[in-house]
Amino acid sequence: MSIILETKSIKKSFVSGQRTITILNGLNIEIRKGEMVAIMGVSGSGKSTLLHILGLLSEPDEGEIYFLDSKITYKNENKLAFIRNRYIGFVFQFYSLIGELNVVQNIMLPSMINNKPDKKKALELLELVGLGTEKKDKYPSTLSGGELQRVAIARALMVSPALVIADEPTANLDKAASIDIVKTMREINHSTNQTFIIATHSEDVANMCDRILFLSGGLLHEKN
Ligand SMILES: Nc1ncnc2c1ncn2[C@@H]1O[C@H](COP(=O)(O)OP(=O)(O)OP(=O)(O)O)[C@@H](O)[C@H]1O
Repeated sequence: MSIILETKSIKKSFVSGQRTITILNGLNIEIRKGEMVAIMGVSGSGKSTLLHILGLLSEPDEGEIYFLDSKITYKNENKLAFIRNRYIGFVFQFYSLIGELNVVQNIMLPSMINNKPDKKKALELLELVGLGTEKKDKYPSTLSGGELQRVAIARALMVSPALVIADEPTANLDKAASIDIVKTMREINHSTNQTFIIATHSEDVANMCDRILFLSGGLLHEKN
């Protein structure tokens, strides 16, 4: 299987008062095309920091990143934004939907940013994530957490990204809803071959993935 995303010795530190805290300390990761990988680790181990770097939202202090066979450079923000908008979908813990837009408008948003509004695709995605089109005109404040996250997943899939990065997507859901959401992601992963990286504290969620990587001491350790 080909590699879609690779890091070589990435480092990231934050300055806190007088101290410098190293969060990622020469971390290597190889993600194969079409796999679904869980990243686990205790609170503060750096999962979100790592996902931000893997999603090209922030730059490591040192090290290299290769995505879709190209080395990422950080000098040209427009090019970086293009790669992100075109190839990477994001799902966050707090859904990050826009309250003033209805469900279908929220899902369509990435296609509008790319100047190609596509309502038909948004409605297809709504079905794909298991919500059904009867919810299409509803506003986020009227939906449950599980429904909100399904809308957020549909929005992440709007540009048919090669990679979906999900940062604790089930942290606000109960166990049954969490498993349902990740089952849906898994079905999409199997049917579309899109690659998923999911940070999670949940063993149930992690066990539904192809591989589990543990982040500790600034490095990743594979669970066999
Ligand atoms: N912009 C920042 N400036 C300073 N410190 C930061 C910054 N971002 C993260 N940190 C610190 O880096 C460490 C790792 O944070 P991160 O959010 O990546 O961990 P996490 O594993 O995702 O945690 P959680 O499971 O609680 O979400 C924490 O100690 C955090 O306070």
